Amino acid sequence: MDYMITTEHLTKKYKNFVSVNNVSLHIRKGSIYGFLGPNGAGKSTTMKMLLGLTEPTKGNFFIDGKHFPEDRLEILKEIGSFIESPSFYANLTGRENLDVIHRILGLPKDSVEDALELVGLTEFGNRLAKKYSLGMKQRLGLAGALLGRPPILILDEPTNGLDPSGIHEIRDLVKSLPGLYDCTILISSHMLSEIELIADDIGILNHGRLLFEGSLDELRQTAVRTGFAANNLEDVFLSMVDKDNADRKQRAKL
Ligand SMILES: Nc1ncnc2c1ncn2[C@@H]1O[C@H](COP(=O)(O)OP(=O)(O)OP(=O)(O)O)[C@@H](O)[C@H]1O
Repeated sequence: MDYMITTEHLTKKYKNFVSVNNVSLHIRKGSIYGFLGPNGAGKSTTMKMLLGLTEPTKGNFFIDGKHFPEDRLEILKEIGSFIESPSFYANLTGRENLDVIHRILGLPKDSVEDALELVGLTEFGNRLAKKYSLGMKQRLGLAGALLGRPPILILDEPTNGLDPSGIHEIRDLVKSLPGLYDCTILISSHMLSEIELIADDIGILNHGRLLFEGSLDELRQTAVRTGFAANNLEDVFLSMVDKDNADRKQRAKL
């Protein structure tokens, strides 16, 4: 199998608290990998480790055949990211905001127009960022991640705070990206209903531990095996999380 990202026992501890616990991910080249888990599961922390924003306590990872930490800079050049709510210069236009990033990254001039076009913001490029709707701000954040068409995109809950039509809009956009250019996407969410519409593969995280990793079909098979309907994956996800929480409580009592 051709993997773009693999992690080996990736672990992050804050003092005595284990935020990410021995997580080994396998993200196929060209796939959309949905990283799913309730609030506080450790999704953002994992993504921040992949981006070199926080150091792993244990474990390591490979991205496009490059190993962290030796190849940190080479790895970063290949990733576009959207972590939490991106901030912009409110008094600059969308286009000017992207222009600032493209200069910092030393990308070709046409990368700004290309990114605006990819996210469907070309006609609003000259509007001040402070006048953008929330959905447009998320699109601008994605445009920032897409500058220079990086082969890997790491998107941390890009639909956070959006209304249903905004969620739909961003979901369609993310889903369309591998068709527009050759990229691999790691996207997090706490809603399976959202992830199952776009992801090829899914990793389910709870309290820092990976409870499931596999394709949507494999998750459907797990659903049937455990007595759920194959079309009711949200319940399978919630029951996996509930069972893990109950097991944790039991272990804590012993
Ligand atoms: N700098 C830090 N110091 C201490 N604990 C932290 C720190 N950063 C994160 N944590 C803790 O690690 C756990 C995982 O947090 P993380 O933000 O990775 O979860 P998440 O799955 O992204 O959640 P959400 O969906 O709410 O964003 C949480 O309990 C959080 O409080």
